[in-house]
Amino acid sequence: HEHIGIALRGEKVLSLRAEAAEDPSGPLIRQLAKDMLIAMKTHGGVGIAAPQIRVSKRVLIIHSKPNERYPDAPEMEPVIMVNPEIISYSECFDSMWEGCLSVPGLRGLVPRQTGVSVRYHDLTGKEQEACLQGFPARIFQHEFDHLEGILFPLRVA
Ligand SMILES: O=C(CSC(=O)[C@H](Cc1ccccc1)CC(F)(F)F)c1ccccc1
Ligand SMILES: [Zn+2]
Repeated sequence: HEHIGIALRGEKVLSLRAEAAEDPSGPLIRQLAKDMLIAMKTHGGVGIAAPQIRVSKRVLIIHSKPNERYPDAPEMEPVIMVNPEIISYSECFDSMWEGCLSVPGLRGLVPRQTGVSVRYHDLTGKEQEACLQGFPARIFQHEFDHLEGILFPLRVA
């Protein structure tokens, strides 16, 4: 499979507010999700957002799995979210080390809410809601920032 490249900090696509997907269950979004999954797996990420493969659309994937930095991270199937919205945040914050495929070689301690309640469309076009805590909530907030043109160094305390 051709190598799907990751956009790097400084590229305009990463600073834009991504556009809503008109048809969450259409062929374009399904192909985009496939490409994002390949790129995420190829580069060993635990999440990815469409702007990172240079598509300015509001699609993100979270795929928490144990890794060397967070060996007790929950193992989950990849969750593909189209047009995600944040319904509410928890009150508590914590700081965790983050990395980003678009900012290679940099790690930063980022304060974020520990929990988040989200609404999104899945690839069948069905509206879903999810309450995320811990590492999945962390990844979601990091990926949602990508849809707003925000990279994690901007949030480093
Ligand atoms: O696998 C990575 C590489 S960075 C990564 O997977 C980003 C997701 C992420 C990792 C760690 C904290 C928050 C988000 C995905 C990106 F780059 F596409 F946004 C990793 C980095 C730090 C801690 C645990 C895992
Ligand atoms: Zn990132």
